[in-house]
Amino acid sequence: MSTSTPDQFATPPGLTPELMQWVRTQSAAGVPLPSLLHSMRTAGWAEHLARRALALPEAGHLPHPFDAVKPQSDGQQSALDRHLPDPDLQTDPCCIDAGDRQVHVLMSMRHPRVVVFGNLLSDEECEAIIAAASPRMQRSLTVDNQSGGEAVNDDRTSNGMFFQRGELDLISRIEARIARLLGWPTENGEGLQVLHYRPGAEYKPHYDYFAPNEPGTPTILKRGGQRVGTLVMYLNEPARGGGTTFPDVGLQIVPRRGNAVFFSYDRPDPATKTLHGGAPVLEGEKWIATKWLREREFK
Ligand SMILES: O=C(O)CCC(=O)C(=O)O
Ligand SMILES: [Fe+2]
Repeated sequence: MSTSTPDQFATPPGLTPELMQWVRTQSAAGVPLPSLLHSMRTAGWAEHLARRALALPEAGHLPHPFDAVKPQSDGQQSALDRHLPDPDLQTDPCCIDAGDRQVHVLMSMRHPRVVVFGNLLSDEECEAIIAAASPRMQRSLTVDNQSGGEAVNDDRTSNGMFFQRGELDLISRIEARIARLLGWPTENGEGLQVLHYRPGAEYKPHYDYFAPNEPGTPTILKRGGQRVGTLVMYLNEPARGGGTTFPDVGLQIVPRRGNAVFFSYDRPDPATKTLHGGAPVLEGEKWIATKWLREREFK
């Protein structure tokens, strides 16, 4: 906490010093306000008290760097949930109705925001995505911060391709499922990317958001604003290696066919702790499909 605002988290009426200490610690660790509010609500604090603890207005939207988000069509979600893609773990923490499929929640973490899903894709869907992508695979490019274009990157030794959004019925079906699962409009998603790693291939730790101060970033942001979330879906199982790692928190997700890892970042900043990578595949191959979510419609 900055020492220039010593009273920001002083103990207001109705709150305990222990709670305020917790708020101070979390805040100093960079936990975003929406996450703190959510945690307090989940722990049973009334909305107005939780907001008071966080020095937020008693009602209305949270201040947030990503204001330009469309309201959800079902009108069900709270203002809090609308700021970032996120699964609804309130209704049922174990299973989410994603429209045409019941998706399992295997693990969730607040900071960084990470949720691991099971049963997101069927075996047949995984096979069909690989089959449709295979003839179009090329050495992976990454968005080049300098130019705003794309470039080969030594940190990323996989092969890949992009589907257009809605390019095949299969892709549309999966995109609709993801939109429902994460409460985020399909139009805000980039086209699905398929990656193939052979033994030795990896994707070194990186952030998926676009670095704010790079010269090419303004060009990139014209197409739908910042990335705010990533869903990595596992299409097969490498025999050894190839986990998705989050080095800041020592977390590794083991690829299992049909499962997926989701993470979100409320600002383009390492404080989100969303540094992550694809560890080298040691034996066998790894196929994934990645969906990146933007603040606004991606055109
Ligand atoms: O290969 C993985 O597990 C991670 C992929 C990834 O970071 C990405 O596609 O942005
Ligand atoms: Fe990534």
